[in-house]
Amino acid sequence: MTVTNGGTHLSGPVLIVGTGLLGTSIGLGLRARGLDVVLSDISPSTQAVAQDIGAGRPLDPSDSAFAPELVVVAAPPDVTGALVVEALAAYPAAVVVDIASVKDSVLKAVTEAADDAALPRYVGTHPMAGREKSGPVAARAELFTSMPWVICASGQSAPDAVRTAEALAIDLGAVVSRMSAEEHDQSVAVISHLPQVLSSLLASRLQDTPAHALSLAGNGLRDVTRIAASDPRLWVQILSANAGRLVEILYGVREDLNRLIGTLENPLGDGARLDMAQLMAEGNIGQARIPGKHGTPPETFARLTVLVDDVPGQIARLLTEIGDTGINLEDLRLEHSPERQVGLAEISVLPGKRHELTDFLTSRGWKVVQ
Ligand SMILES: NC(=O)C1=CN([C@@H]2O[C@H](COP(=O)(O)OP(=O)(O)OC[C@H]3O[C@@H](n4cnc5c(N)ncnc54)[C@H](O)[C@@H]3O)[C@@H](O)[C@H]2O)C=CC1
Ligand SMILES: O=C(O)C(=O)Cc1ccc(O)cc1
Repeated sequence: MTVTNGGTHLSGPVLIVGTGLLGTSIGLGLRARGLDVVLSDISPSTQAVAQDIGAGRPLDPSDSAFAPELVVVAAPPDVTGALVVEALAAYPAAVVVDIASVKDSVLKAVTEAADDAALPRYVGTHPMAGREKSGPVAARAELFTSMPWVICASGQSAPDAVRTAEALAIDLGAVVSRMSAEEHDQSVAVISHLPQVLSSLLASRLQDTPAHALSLAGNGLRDVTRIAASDPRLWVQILSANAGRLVEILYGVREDLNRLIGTLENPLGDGARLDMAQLMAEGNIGQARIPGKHGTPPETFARLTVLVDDVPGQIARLLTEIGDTGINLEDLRLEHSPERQVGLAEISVLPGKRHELTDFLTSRGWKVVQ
């Protein structure tokens, strides 16, 4: 490990065990920083794809001198504890981290099965970045840029090991957040596991929806169902590992749902409209508390939506013209309807720049719709 510009950085080699979406994304990000990355996956073809994508070189099991600085276990949660224990024993000089979505169950599995003397070298972590897709083909080197990365040092983790775990997050452009495994699992129950369950419940209602109704779907439905496309194998493991914490939250949701059903059964009754207004207002308050991507307060940026003809080169032209104004593009989101010959580019800029950019784009012939 080296120290540069006051920050701690990895020097490698880094061994990644599990080369799916997350493992390959980590490999790509570290390779882009010039680190020596070594890959291992139980599935030889998955490992080969990760290598071909450029995430690292294969582990050579016959190389007994191989001594990684860091081992990153990026396998499914239910095998993570055992793989951490294996890595602590196989690489006695290495720091071993895992990135599983649940932390308490993994910490317990490691603490029970690992040699006590090895525990200072283990640090549980969780990058709060991912996708609704699995496997190395969906991997992105930039997945972690500006996203939170939770470091759950246990009472036994050595300070040097914690610094190495944080260096991994920092080298990949993430923002380090420190908390206990218990506090992490409580937090993700509401900010990650509840949204997944509600998104899946909602999307499951669409199974029998007629195609003509679905063809009317707008951004609202897409926003709340994107993660319903997530991998069931992964989520069975996450939900079962954090069931106790999640179910406490779901009891509250059930109460709210029962109240709403009662209100809607008699929508013109006394107090019914106040109940509906309260539901919406409480949602407004919760939504406004979600921070921006860089940890900035919400509502920092103003948005405008531009209609873009669905032909090659239009987005590139739009971005070049925005660049010409010198106005910084804070965020960009593209919506595309296969049935309409037009796309929507949702652009975020500093609020003070919104009118200037709208006027400029309109003068260049773009249709700004919001
Ligand atoms: N999918 C996501 O968005 C996020 C996932 N995570 C965590 O990252 C970890 C990996 O998830 P993904 O990359 O999404 O899954 P994935 O399914 O894309 O990749 C998992 C890989 O682990 C390999 N694997 C399974 N058992 C193994 C073993 N015994 N030894 C070596 N390799 C083994 C599989 O062959 C597969 O290639 C999970 O623990 C998950 O909770 C964390 C943040 C986000
Ligand atoms: O796709 C998304 O937006 C996600 O939030 C994915 C995700 C899945 C599992 C995690 O532990 C963390 C993030």
